[in-house]
Amino acid sequence: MPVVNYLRISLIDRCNFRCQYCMPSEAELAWLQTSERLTDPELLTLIEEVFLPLGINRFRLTGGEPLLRPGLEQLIHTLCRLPGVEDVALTTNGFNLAQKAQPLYDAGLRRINISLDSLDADTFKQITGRDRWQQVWAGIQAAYQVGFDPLKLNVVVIPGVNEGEVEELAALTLERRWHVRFIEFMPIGNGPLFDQIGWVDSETLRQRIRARFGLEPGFVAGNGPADVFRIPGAQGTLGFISQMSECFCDRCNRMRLSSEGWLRPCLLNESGQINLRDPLRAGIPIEHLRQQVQDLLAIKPDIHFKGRDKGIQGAYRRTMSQIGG
Ligand SMILES: Nc1nc2c(ncn2[C@@H]2O[C@H](COP(=O)(O)OP(=O)(O)OP(=O)(O)O)[C@@H](O)[C@H]2O)c(=O)[nH]1
Ligand SMILES: C[S@@+](CC[C@H](N)C(=O)[O-])C[C@H]1O[C@@H](n2cnc3c(N)ncnc32)[C@H](O)[C@@H]1O
Ligand code: SF4
Ligand code: SF4
Repeated sequence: MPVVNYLRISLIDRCNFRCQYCMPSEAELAWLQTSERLTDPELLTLIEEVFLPLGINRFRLTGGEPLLRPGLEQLIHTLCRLPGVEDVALTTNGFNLAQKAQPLYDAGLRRINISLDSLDADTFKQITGRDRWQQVWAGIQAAYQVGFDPLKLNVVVIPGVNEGEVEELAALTLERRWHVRFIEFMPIGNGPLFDQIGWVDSETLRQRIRARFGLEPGFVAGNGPADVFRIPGAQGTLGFISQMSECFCDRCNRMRLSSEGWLRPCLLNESGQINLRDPLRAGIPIEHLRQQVQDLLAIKPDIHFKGRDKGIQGAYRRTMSQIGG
């Protein structure tokens, strides 16, 4: 198994979008109180004294919508300068990014992944529950101009909704150094929709793109599970995140920390989660927490998607937005 060196941190469970595959508008969600969230000092203590000493030195800030977290720029500023931190990146829905791109860059952030499921404003609204395509598009342009590199665009491919746009979305990489990634819809966030419409496998998408533009192996910096390709001559790359059709658990290098301090060894299996916030607040020695996390790392290879039936009973207790994707 690969070394686990990547932590995805959900900074906040709330979101200003209601994507149908993640947090559908009809879902009843109980939001965390601010006091339940890890504070910046608590988070930084865990990073400095638990995760970095265990070799986890790559961090992705996500949510919910991380741009909604108060004081985000200051947190990034401090995180980026902690000795031993190798990489800090952010995943966002892009709303407000037009205003926030420069301050985030100035704080030290260099890598950003932005969700963009459609180039059509009506389809975008249908998927996200919000009429905000223009703002997100402006946010992407702002991030590009400010200099984020690599700049990745995440597309969850939804059968019958945006799957027809795959070639058009792929073509964004031709003239711009944007990296478009197609994500197979996963059975978490909106299980009933998943059961109803299913998912489109990455190989089908690759065949379509290959037939239209050609496709060759590509490379872009990242810590995640995407298989990277490139249209010959294109500025950017195409990534395929294929959990459903290919299963990349044997190269899993990551864990997840929720905003209220639950550490989770697998996105799609709820086994083995440990709470770090309560012992931290109770003054339990940090060495004890570090040992707990080390013990969890030792059993993590046995906790994966293929074994998820042992780890969930029916539905997931935490949603994709609470876990951070
Ligand atoms: N099943 C599964 N999905 C993952 C995993 N890591 C990331 N994803 C999914 O991949 C999609 C894109 O994730 P991003 O937040 O953009 O981050 P990433 O691809 O890990 O990041 P980089 O490669 O470092 O740019 C999201 O839908 C995630 O849920 C994983 O370990 N397992
Ligand atoms: C949970 S979101 C959080 C960050 C931010 N709000 C955003 O949308 O980019 C992180 C990633 O998870 C993806 N995601 C959410 N639900 C998903 C699902 N059911 N299947 C596949 N990807 C999903 C989103 O598209 C996004 O790329
Ligand atoms: S995918 Fe991101 S933007 Fe969409 S509802 Fe989930 S957390 Fe919000
Ligand atoms: S499903 Fe779980 S074990 Fe598999 S790659 Fe994702 S987080 Fe890792």
